[in-house]
Amino acid sequence: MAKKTSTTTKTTSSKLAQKRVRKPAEKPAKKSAKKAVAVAETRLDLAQVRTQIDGIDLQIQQLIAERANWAQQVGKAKGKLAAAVDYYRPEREAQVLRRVVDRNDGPLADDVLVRLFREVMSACLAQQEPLKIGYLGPEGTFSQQAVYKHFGHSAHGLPLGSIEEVFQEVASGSADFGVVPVENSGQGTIQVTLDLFLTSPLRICGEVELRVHQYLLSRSGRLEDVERIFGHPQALAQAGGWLRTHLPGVERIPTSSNAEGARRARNADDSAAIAGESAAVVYGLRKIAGPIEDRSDNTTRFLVIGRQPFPPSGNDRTSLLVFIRDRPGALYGVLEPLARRGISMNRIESRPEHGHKWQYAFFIDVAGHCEESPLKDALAEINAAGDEVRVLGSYPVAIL
Ligand SMILES: O=C(O)C(=O)C[C@]1(C(=O)O)C=C[C@@H](O)C=C1
Repeated sequence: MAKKTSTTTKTTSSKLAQKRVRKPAEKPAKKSAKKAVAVAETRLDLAQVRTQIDGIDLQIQQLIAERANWAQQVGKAKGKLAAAVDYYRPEREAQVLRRVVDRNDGPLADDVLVRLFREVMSACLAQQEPLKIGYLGPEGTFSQQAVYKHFGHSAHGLPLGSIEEVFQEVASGSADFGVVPVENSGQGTIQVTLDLFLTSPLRICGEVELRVHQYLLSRSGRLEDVERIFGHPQALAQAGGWLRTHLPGVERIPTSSNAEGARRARNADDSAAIAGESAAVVYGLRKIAGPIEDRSDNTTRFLVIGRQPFPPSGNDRTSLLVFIRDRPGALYGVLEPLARRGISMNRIESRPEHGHKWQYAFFIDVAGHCEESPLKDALAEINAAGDEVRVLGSYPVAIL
């Protein structure tokens, strides 16, 4: 749990906390914990506790309604905007969620509270009109999970056939935003995504980190039936060690997404798929084994792509695309102005430039927002030196 700041001004939620009834007996010493819980349980009358919960639910509901009304006022304060997408403010949402984490004193974990507040904001925003978010479908992919993690379930997810299609639908305005995978903690970069940025005018306006658990799924649920395994190349690689140990020599068939693999695996008992739990639910498959990813910290980072830039949130990251002329110290010339200003760089990746043999474009992620010093000054200096630096986007650092 994050460190608490006791300086926060009294908020509606802390007032709500003050109204709460006395908590059940304070935590007793470890040894007698079980006994004390049993005593507390017998002392408390269930009906009384439920009456307290009912009262709190009433207050929560009234406050949510009040909040939704204020969110409508915010909408009006923004004036008559062209479309729902214009009401979305990722920097404000990030600030709200950071404050939620800052205030949290338990017992619920930070990520649980963040999830609840995201849903509240998602519902408040959807009062204007739900956002349409493109992602690599079909339903049940990790990309879909990332969409709902970032935008909440009031957003409308649009499953699309490829990452390229996600870029196209956002660029054409058919989708308000898109969510695309960019890197995995174990397997590295998703190169197709980076390459699409080389020619796309779209902006990065957010990032989402998703813990990824892979499962071996099939219609029968029996390991001994499996003769072929469908899965996205990334998923097959993430579970490579497990597959070599438990299913050596079994045919592996790459698919465009994990969910597509799950969809194909439901047709025969001797087929299995590697996919997430949500794909098992969507395609009616049983779990044979899992989680089976080789790395326990298996996490995928997604980028949110949109058509416009957003203002600073107070804790931002900027993704840059740098085209470097072929001369000695060229890359140093880009990195030095950043380093001199103490700007930390947490990622650099090179990709071949389209149409320029042996020329490379560098994708660089740095701390800060392009409209704020010191990054703003560093970018001005790099541009003045003649290298082409394109800001792909400045966006709030992922919140849990
Ligand atoms: O503060 C705003 O600008 C709002 O529109 C309100 C609100 C919210 O519910 O807090 C809703 C949607 C925006 O994306 C950000 C915040």
